[in-house]
Amino acid sequence: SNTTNKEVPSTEPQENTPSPVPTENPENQEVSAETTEGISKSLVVYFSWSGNTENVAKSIQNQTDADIFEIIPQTPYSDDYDTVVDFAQEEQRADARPAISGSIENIAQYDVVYVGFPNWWGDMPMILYTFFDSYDLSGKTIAPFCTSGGSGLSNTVNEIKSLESGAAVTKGLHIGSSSSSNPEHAVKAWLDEIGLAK
Ligand SMILES: Cc1cc2nc3c(=O)[nH]c(=O)nc-3n(C[C@H](O)[C@H](O)[C@H](O)COP(=O)(O)O)c2cc1C
Repeated sequence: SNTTNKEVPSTEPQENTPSPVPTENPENQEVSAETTEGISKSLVVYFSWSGNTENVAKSIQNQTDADIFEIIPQTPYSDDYDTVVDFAQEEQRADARPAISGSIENIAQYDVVYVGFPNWWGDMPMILYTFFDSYDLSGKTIAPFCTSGGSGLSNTVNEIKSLESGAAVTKGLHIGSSSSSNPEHAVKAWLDEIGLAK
């Protein structure tokens, strides 16, 4: 501390004492995870059809001690690639909202939500739209990650920003499907870059 004044009134809140009441912070979403280090909780939410995004999700979980929730469709997708490719395109054309099996308990406890998905036809799988429709992530930090062939993140980060306008959305992480079995270094670099590394 650079203060030489020892006459600090005892009623003055200590800088690092978490207050249960948000005081004079109208822009809650601007609070970075750093200011609540030690008490901030994070959750990894992901959908993965063939396991690539799941590998990345588990690496993020390992490196952040986050809780994890897999988005599982109530009606399972076919195991056949060509069938899923056609089906996913139909879902996108129909602006479908496929139902999610189960739900996230007490989403309110999380300050940071990592959201992961494969790129399907240049967009998020429609079940991610179901997820964003189902949970209001206002005031939280959303950290998007995606695996794909050549497409990268496409426009998904902007899409998430518009779906969750009350959230702070970080730079997205893209990992190519062929790199997804060994994602640790890319995950670490991304976590460092967005200020969420432990
Ligand atoms: C239905 C479907 C659509 C896809 N569309 C694209 C695409 O538009 N661009 C792309 O780069 N990769 C596309 N892919 C490839 C996947 O994004 C890639 O294999 C991803 O890593 C799969 O993740 P997962 O194993 O978590 O399901 C598609 C795959 C499927 C099954």
